Formats: sequence, C-alpha cells, structure tokens
Amino acid sequence: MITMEDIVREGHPALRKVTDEVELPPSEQDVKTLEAMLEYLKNSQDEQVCDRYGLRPGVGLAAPQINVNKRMLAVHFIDLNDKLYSYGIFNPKIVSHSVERTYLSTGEGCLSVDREVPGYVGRYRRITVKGTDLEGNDLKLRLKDYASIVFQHEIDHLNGVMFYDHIDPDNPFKEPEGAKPVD
Ligand SMILES: O=C(O)C[C@@H](Cc1ccccc1)[C@H](O)SCc1ccccc1
Ligand code: NI
Repeated sequence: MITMEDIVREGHPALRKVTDEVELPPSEQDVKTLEAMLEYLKNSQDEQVCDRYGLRPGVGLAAPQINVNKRMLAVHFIDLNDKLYSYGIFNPKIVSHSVERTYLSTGEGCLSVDREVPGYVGRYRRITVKGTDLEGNDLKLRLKDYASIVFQHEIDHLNGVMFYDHIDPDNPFKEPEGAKPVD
C-alpha cells in the first residue's frame, strides 16, 4: 500500500517534470500502480486506516507524487452536490474549459507540500476532461466548481506545475479575474 513515505515532497525533481503518456492498453504494472493510488485516497479518508498509517487525507493523487513519470491520476471525493467522483485515469486531458474562473476561498494544499501556502489559486470554473479509465474505457467528464478544481490541481502535477505557481506573489488574496469562489 502507498503511505506518506512514498509521496515525494517539493524540491524533488519528479514534481517539476512534464510526465510521459501511458502506453495503451496499460500494462499490468501501470494498472496496479493506479489502483494503489486510488486505494491511498480511500485509506486516507478512513479515519482508522489514516491514523494507523499516519496518512495525510487527500482527494487526489498524481503519479509524479509517487515518483512515477507517467500521465495518470486518481481522484476520490464527494462534491458539494453529494456526487461521488472515484476514478483512476490514464492520459487525462483538458479538452475544453470555460472562460469563467473560480477558486477555493480557503486556498489549496498539496500532499507534496509540507507547509501552508496562503493565497487564491485561480482555476477554470468548468472543464471537460478526456482520458482512459482503469477498465480501459474512454472517459469524458464534464466538471465544474470543486470537481473542476481537484482535476486541475492533479493535471497540473502531470505538467510539473504546483498550486502555488498560480498564486500572485504580490497580492496572494487578489480575486482571480472574473472569478467567484466555489465555497
Ligand atoms: O496533493 C494533491 O495533489 C492532493 C491534494 C489535492 C487538492 C488540494 C486542494 C484543492 C484541490 C485538490 C490534496 O487532496 S490536499 C488535502 C485535501 C484533503 C481533503 C480535501 C481537500 C484537500
Ligand atoms: Ni498536489
């Protein structure tokens, strides 16, 4: 199982790489790795397992965060409309997005960042993501608000981008252009 020891922290070069496409159909190893990433998220949201293994709760995890240079990510969360998002996705791609932007008024955190970095992270309010799921099926997800933010945070990891790269260093709490907060 993946634990915090497997998650690389900021400064590790893996977090600044643009990761490689996963060859499809995915190998047994790639499927096992992505399943383990999804299992980490579920474990991290189970209080007993989380406490027993000293996990940090997470709603998303990207392969570079476990030092795997591949375009794959896992998400496991329920959005503000009580919709469950639980996916392992190979080669996710944002194929369209709104002009309208949004952000979390609480700012963002990251399992690979062991410090608070205050500030608003501007994100697209709506995105459409295409990819391949763990069963090898084509996936097309139309996402908005919180779900859109989570997926953008994880897809950023596949391109070597950290959430604080989006924070204005001169005015961290400047509302992103035309954005309304999700929360
Ligand atoms: O480090 C990661 O990629 C996982 C992040 C994802 C994330 C952070 C902020 C906003 C959207 C996505 C972790 O989930 S941060 C910890 C966390 C835990 C529960 C709820 C929100 C954030
Ligand atoms: Ni992160």
